[in-house]
Amino acid sequence: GAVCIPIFLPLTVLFLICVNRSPDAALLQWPPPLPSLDQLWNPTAPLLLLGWIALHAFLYLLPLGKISEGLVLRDGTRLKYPINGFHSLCISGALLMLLLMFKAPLGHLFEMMLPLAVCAIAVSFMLSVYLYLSSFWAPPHALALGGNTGNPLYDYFIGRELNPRIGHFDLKYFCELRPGLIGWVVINFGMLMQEVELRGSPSLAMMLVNSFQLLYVADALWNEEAVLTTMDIVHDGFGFMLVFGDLAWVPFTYSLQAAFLVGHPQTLSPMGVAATITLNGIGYYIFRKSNSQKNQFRRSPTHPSVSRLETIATATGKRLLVSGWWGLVRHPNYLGDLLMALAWSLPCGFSHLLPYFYVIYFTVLLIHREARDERHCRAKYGLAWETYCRRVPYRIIPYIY
Ligand SMILES: NC(=O)C1=CN([C@@H]2O[C@H](COP(=O)(O)OP(=O)(O)OC[C@H]3O[C@@H](n4cnc5c(N)ncnc54)[C@H](OP(=O)(O)O)[C@@H]3O)[C@@H](O)[C@H]2O)C=CC1
Ligand SMILES: CC(C)CCC[C@@H](C)[C@H]1CC=C2C3=C(CC[C@@]21C)[C@@]1(C)CC[C@H](O)C(C)(C)[C@@H]1CC3
Repeated sequence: GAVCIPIFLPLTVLFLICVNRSPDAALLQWPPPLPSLDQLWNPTAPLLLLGWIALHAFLYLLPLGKISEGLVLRDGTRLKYPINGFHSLCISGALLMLLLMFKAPLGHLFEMMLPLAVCAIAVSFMLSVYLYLSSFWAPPHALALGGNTGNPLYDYFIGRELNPRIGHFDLKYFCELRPGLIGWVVINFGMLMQEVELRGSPSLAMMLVNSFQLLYVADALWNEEAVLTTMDIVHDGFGFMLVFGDLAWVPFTYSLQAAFLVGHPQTLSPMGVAATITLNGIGYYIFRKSNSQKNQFRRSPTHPSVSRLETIATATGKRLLVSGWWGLVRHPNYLGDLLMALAWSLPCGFSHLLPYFYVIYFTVLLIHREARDERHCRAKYGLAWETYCRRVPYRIIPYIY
């Protein structure tokens, strides 16, 4: 896996962008639509990408918003993180509006997707090499438990160090929420502008996809503090998998629906629109409520909003929620996320598989993630986890899975 995935996944990103641009947009077409060299490379792309990352590094360092502490580390300390991602999103939005006023050709992002993705992949490889090498200077307690097998390829892929930093600048936290996630909605907006250039106005389908995904990204940044209790920040090392996921996979594959709509306009019925908005609303509600409930409970179990929920004690001293959202299924947040993922694909119609790539990939990712978390929790909580599983037998979908 550690050898094949770093080759296979970058090629998948490029392949998906190429298929999306081809008139058929068929995943299984033969021969596959291969790009020419000049489609892959554009000298503006590295400037745009590095400029974008530098802008977000600058915004990250601005003394805006509050400073929050992460969970307790193995050496008993807590790291400090700036909570100013939402400010960065708003400033990025304002800059985008300025560019629009100066008639910048934002629709050109459609043509630039391939060279930009090539550069993002190159940056991911280089940053992962830096992270791997610099981890040898980190003290043992700063290493991730899963990324220190001694096998260089595996450790490069999974990530040796848990919270690599340059001074106070936390590389994992920065990459997880800023350049890639905000880059995703900027690409979406570029697709909308390309539609305006081609057809005079944005379609309803394009506006739905843009609004749903903007809500998701804005929510992540508004609730930025909650990311400090997710598996990626708490357990996972920062290696190729996460670097590439954050910087290349998220912006260039999560924006496929908007890119698809540029070449494949859709007409939506009022009923279809209402159903899609409702589905996204329900998904978002479940996702937000369950994530906030767990985050609140982990940070302050005596808070009035969670203090009356039923819990079970574990040998570690931490308690597990067995009522509320976490009494419905063992991963209610995944359920909400999956419903939203489906709602993002529906505006693209049913003629192609490509816009459903995200739902399919995401289902596989969350099933794998759930199994990984289950192993973690079983090892950590032992009997208490068994009791929780008996009390809440379904993992993600009530009565089904
Ligand atoms: N859009 C995307 O590409 C992706 C989105 N996501 C989303 O990110 C969010 C975070 O997901 P993720 O980090 O995987 O996992 P979770 O936020 O679900 O965290 C799992 C952890 O929660 C704690 N926990 C589990 N059950 C309970 C319980 N009953 N009571 C109290 N605490 C419990 C355990 O940690 P402990 O006990 O140690 O606190 C467990 O390890 C999700 O909403 C997910 O959908 C995730 C991946 C990709
Ligand atoms: C390259 C692989 C196939 C997949 C790599 C996985 C990564 C893309 C995801 C791992 C966990 C993520 C999270 C989010 C984005 C995707 C990655 C990086 C997240 C920031 C999306 C917004 C949510 O609100 C969140 C809860 C903050 C997410 C946290 C996990």
